[in-house]
Amino acid sequence: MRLIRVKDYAAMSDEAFAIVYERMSANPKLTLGLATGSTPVGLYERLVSAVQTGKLSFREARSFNLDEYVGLAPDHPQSYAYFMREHLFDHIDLPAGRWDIPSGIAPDLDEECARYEAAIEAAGGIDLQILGIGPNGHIGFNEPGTPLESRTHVVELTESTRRANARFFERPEEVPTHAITMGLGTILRAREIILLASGESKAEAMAKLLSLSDFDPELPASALHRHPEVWVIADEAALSRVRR
Ligand SMILES: N[C@@H]1[C@@H](O)[C@H](O)[C@@H](COP(=O)(O)O)O[C@@H]1O
Repeated sequence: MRLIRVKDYAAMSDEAFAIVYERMSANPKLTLGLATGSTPVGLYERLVSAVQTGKLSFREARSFNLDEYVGLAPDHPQSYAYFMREHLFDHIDLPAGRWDIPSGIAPDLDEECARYEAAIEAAGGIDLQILGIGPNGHIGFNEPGTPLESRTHVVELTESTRRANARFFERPEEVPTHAITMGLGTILRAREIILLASGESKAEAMAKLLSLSDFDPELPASALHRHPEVWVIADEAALSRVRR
C-alpha cells in the first residue's frame, strides 16, 4: 500500500486524476471500477473537463460501479445510477452499454448479483478500481464483518452507514435499508486500486487502516493490505489521527 499524502480535497482529486489519466492514455480500453459519494466528485470533474477539451476519450473504455441501493430505480435522484449520470456519464463519451451498475430493482436480486459478477468477468476484470471509504471503514457497501472472499451480494446497511449517507436524502428514514455491493473479493480482483479519503470524518477509519498491516474484518478497507497495487491518496484532515 503506497500512501500519497496531500494537502486538501483539490490536491487529492488532482493526484487521482493524474493516475487515471495516465492509465487511460496508456490503455484506452481500460476497465474502470467507479465509486459514488462526495469523495470522487472532484476526480469526475477533472475527467469531464479532460474529455471536453479533447485530452481524453472514454469511447473504448468500460466501467463497473461498486454498488447501488436496493429499491431505488435508476431515475431516482438518490440512486447511484442517477449520481453517475449526473457527475460523469452524461458529460463524457463513454457509450451507453459500456457502463454497468447493479440494478437495485431487479426482481431477483441474487440473480442480479450473479449477472454482475459474470459481466465483470466477461469484460476481462477491472483494471483500475476507485474507492472511497465510509466512516466505519466500509468500501463499496461492505460493512464490518464482511468475509474477504465475498463477491457481489445484497447487504443490510448498518445504522452508522445509513446515518452517514442520510445527508443525500430529504429525510433520514428514506435511506434504503439494503444495497447490492461488489464484495471484498470482487474488489481485490481489480488489478490496481486507488483509495481516496478526504476530511476529518474519515480520520478514525484512516488511522485504523494505517495502523493495521493485514486484513481485520472489523475494518473492511483493511482488505486492501492483501492487494499488491494499492494507492491511498489522503488529505491532511483524513490523516489527522494517524500516529507517525
Ligand atoms: N457506498 C458508498 C461508498 O462507496 C462511499 O465510499 C462512502 C463514502 O461516501 P463519501 O465519499 O460521500 O464520504 O459512501 C457510500 O457508503
